[in-house]
Amino acid sequence: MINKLISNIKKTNAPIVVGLDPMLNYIPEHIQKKAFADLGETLEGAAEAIWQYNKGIVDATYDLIPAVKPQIAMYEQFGIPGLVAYKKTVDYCKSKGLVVIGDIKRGDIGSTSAAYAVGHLGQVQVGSKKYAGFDEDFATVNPYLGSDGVKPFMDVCKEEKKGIFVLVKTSNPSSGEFQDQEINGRPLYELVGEKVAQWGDELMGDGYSYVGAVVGATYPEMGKVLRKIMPKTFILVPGYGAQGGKGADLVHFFNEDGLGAIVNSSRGIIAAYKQEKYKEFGAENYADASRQAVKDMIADISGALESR
Ligand SMILES: O=c1ccn([C@@H]2O[C@H](COP(=O)(O)O)[C@@H](O)[C@H]2O)c(=O)[nH]1
Repeated sequence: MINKLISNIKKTNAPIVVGLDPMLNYIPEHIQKKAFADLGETLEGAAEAIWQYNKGIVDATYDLIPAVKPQIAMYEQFGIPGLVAYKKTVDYCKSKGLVVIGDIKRGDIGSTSAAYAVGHLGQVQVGSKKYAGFDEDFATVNPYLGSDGVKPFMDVCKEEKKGIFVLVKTSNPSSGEFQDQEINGRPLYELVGEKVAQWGDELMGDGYSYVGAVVGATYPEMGKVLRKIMPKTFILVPGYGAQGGKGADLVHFFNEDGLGAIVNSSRGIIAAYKQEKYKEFGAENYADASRQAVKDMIADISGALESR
């Protein structure tokens, strides 16, 4: 799947991911009204609104982008109907040729991680049959429980040719509370980065590993160091746009081949029509505003990479 991600990035010339993180208050009134008229002000109604909203954004942007990253929390808040909308979104994006990164941030003791890995990336055995669960292409993994929490994901990735992005240095303001703590003079995120590079050696695609890393756009200096520690690791970079990251901050997350990183923006794209800059599109044309925001993001990142 890392090879498909790279091939999609080359095809679109766009090292970006659209984060599908729908919140009800981003969803234009006309979509909510229709969904509630059909299904009531229920969890099912909310899930239908989310699904229609996502579909509009995907239809308007899929030809420009290599990948999407649905954030499962945004769907889980609506219970089972929300998870149905998550699955519909995953399947629809795949049918459009997009790589789907499930932002699920799982990781547990080995046996539980194995179940998460099967549920999201693998196939579950039921009697003599096997069934795929959510069936994303990549999943995000929390490494805090150590190797036995990550290895089950790697085993499934090996079997299914899928991939993971392991949290190394997260974009949030308090990520340093634990991640920057020094052990023998080295910050924890560097030690995790080294481990990710080692894990990645076991699961190589053509040039890059199936084991990727998450490093926040909001910490560009740390990104530069981690790029060197993990030369063959693809880095998923959240924190662009709504969290303050800009193209100019991101050049060191990429390798000299122009690859090695993929930058996520969620609110900055899916709720673009709410920004002053894209206000002229209006709520009815929210998806066109998202398309323009995608073009602007690509230009910002490509411009920064070209002038480095
Ligand atoms: O370090 C991390 C890891 C994951 N995220 C996720 O990315 C998106 C960011 O959303 P924006 O609206 O573009 O800020 C969201 O799903 C986070 O859970 C992250 O931000 N930082």
